[in-house]
Amino acid sequence: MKRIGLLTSGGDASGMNAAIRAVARTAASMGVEAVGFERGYDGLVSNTWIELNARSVSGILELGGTMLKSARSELFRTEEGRKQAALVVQENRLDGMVIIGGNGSQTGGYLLGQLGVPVVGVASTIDNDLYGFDYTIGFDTAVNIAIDAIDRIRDVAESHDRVFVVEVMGRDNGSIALEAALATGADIVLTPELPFSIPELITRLHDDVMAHKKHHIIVMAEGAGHAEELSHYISANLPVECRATVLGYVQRGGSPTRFDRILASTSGEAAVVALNEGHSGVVAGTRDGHIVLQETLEAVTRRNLLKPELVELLKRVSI
Ligand SMILES: Nc1ncnc2c1ncn2[C@@H]1O[C@H](COP(=O)(O)OP(=O)(O)OP(=O)(O)O)[C@@H](O)[C@H]1O
Ligand SMILES: O=P(O)(O)OC[C@H]1O[C@](O)(CO)[C@@H](O)[C@@H]1O
Ligand SMILES: [Mg+2]
Repeated sequence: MKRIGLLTSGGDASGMNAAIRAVARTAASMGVEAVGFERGYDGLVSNTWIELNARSVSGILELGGTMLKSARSELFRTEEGRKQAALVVQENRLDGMVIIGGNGSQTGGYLLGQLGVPVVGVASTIDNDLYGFDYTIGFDTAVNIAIDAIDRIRDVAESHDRVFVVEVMGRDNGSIALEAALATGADIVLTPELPFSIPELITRLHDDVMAHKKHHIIVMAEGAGHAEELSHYISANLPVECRATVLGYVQRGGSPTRFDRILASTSGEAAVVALNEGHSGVVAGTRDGHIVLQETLEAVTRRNLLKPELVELLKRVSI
C-alpha cells in the first residue's frame, strides 16, 4: 500500500479530527501517503483534496469539528456520482479509502466498495446508530454536553417548580436521551425505540403534581417528537408550568472528551492497518472495549438497539 484517501462525512462529531490525525500519522508511520478529500463525498466526486502528512495534522487532536469539513452529498447518492468518485480514486492512484462518518456515510462507503475501491470505515456519529459497536466517535462528547445542560436546567426546574422537556439529538436513535437521562436523574425519557403514551405520561405527571412533586425533567430524543409541542400539551392539561429547551447543535461541537479522543485514535489507526492488510467492506470501532472490524453491510442494516440493561436501570431508578 502506497497511497490512501480519507474523508469525513455526514454530521460532524467531536473526535473526527483526532481520527484524521490517527489515520494520517499511522499511514506516515508505514511510509504511506495520505490525501484528505474536503467536504465529504462532494470532495471525492469533485477531486478536491489536500496532502496530509504527520506535521499537517498537528494541533487538531483536541479540536471539535473536522479540518477536512463535512457535508451531506446528494451527488454521491446517484450512481453517476459514485462512478465519478471511483474514477477519482483510480486517477489519484489510491490503494484505498478511509471513510469517517455515520450510518449514511458507511452505506456510501459500502457502495463505493462495490465499484472496486477498497474501503474501510471509522464509526463516527453522535447518533451511536451503527450496529456492532459499544459507542461511535462523538457520542460521549455529545452526551456529556447534554448532561451539563440538563444539570443546569434542573436548578431552574426546582427553583420554579416547573416541568421541563429537554430535546436532545438523535435522528432515529434514543441513545443520547437514555444516557443523558440516566446520568442526570431525569424523571422520564422518551425515545423512538421505547413505546410511550402521552395520556399515561400526563397521568404520571398529574399524580406527581398532586403528591407535591412539581418539578420534572423529561428528556426527549428528537426522533420521538418535538419538545415545544409536548410542553404546550402538558401546560394545557396540567396545573403546572412547562417549558421546552432544544439543545440542538451545541451537542455536535466543542473539544472531544478523553473517551472520544482515544476511541478516534484507536479506530483511525485500526482502519489504516486493516486497509494495509487487505480488508475492505468493514468499519473499525470498539466492541466490549476492544478494537473490531465490523462488516459494513451489517453495521448499517441492523438496528443498534438501546442497551437493555440501561433501559431496565432507568425504569428502576426514575420513580
Ligand atoms: N444510501 C446511500 N447511498 C449513497 N450514499 C449515501 C447513502 N446514504 C448516505 N450516503 C452518503 O453519505 C452522506 C452522509 O450520510 P448521512 O447524512 O446519513 O450522515 P451519517 O454518515 O449517517 O452521519 P450522521 O447521521 O452523524 O449525520 C450522504 O450525504 C451521502 O452523500
Ligand atoms: O446537521 P443537520 O443536517 O441539520 O442534521 C441534523 C442531524 O444530524 C445529527 O446531529 C447527526 O446525525 C442528528 O442527530 C440530527 O438529526
Ligand atoms: Mg446517520
